[in-house]
Amino acid sequence: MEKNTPKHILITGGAGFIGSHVVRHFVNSYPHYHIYNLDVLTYAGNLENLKDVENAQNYSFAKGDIVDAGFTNDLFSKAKFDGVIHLAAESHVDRSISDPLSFVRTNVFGTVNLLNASLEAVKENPNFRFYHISTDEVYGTLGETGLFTETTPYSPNSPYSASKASSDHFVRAYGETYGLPFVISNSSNNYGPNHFPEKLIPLFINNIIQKKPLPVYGDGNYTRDWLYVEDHAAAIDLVFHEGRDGETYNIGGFNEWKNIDLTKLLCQLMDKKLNRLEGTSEKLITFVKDRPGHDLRYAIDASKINRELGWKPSVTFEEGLERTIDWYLDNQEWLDHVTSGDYKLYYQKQYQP
Ligand SMILES: Cc1cn([C@H]2C[C@H](O)[C@@H](COP(=O)(O)OP(=O)(O)O[C@H]3O[C@H](CO)[C@@H](O)[C@H](O)[C@H]3O)O2)c(=O)[nH]c1=O
Repeated sequence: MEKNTPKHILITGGAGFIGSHVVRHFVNSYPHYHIYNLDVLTYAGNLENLKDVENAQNYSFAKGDIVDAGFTNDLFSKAKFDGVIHLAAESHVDRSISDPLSFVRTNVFGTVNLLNASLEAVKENPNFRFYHISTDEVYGTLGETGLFTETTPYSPNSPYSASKASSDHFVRAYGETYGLPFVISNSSNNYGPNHFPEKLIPLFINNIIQKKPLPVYGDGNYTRDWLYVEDHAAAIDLVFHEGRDGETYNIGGFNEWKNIDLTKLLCQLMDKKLNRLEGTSEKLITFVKDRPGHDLRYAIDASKINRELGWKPSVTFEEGLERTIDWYLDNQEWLDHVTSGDYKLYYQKQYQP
């Protein structure tokens, strides 16, 4: 999709963690585009994430649910979108284990609604493009070695990853059956500012600040590949504009960490930041009951996006963690806000130290 002419772009889930970074990136990089952020503002969506762009001329927010076909069809018929970048999703694996249906509802049903609305958009604009933002979890788990490539067979293990695999399949099926122009990308674990503190990195930063236990699942020997969220936003820009139709691109950080090693690193960095004695935060580590169906290892071969589109991560883990920790220390109000309400109820149920 060429970049020079004005466009109307819909970003779904733009008030969430990755979504808000993508909205900011597009609003700032493309002043001649109009960026519409559609978000239903669940517990994980927060317009405070977008304070710096909320008054931009080329930005609008619409509160609404992608599951509501009447609402999405109406939005599409009014705005005449040139493209959709679809990030709206329930994303937390643990929540999917206790409430799988809400993941089917948003991630599958919601995606299919958007696909239906997009078919109407293509009739008026053959250059329309649907971009589905997905996850490496669709591939299931790796052993100690190997990497996920774009041709790794899907083998999702959690209700969350099953719902994302299903939505990927629907997107591809709409391409095959109805000729919908699409691209998909599957990314590894993101981290950075505005990450809701139910995921490992922000939860543990928050708990260290508050001297609360750090609940490491099982023996902690699970491996994830971490990517700074702004690098992901830059990759999404490239895939949206330059990715080949009907293709999938894997996006990863080439940055594997075992959970226990990452937890210890966070403890050391935070002790320094908070002027605590070395070893203070490590005492908070608590091994707890494992996540059912816990995938051992995710690691991405991101060579296709590098080869075809020239993308590679630019923020080192050291730099990214420093920025992330500083952001949480400077934004206690944000933390207090997002950890009230639903968060408190959820965590009282899950983790009794
Ligand atoms: C929240 C939490 C997590 N963990 C473990 C489970 C995982 O092995 C690892 C990271 O967990 P999470 O932060 O929940 O992320 P994970 O399950 O890997 O999934 C993330 O990364 C995926 C991409 O790989 C995204 O598609 C998901 O939306 C995102 O939530 O840390 C703990 O040991 N203790 C915890 O309290």
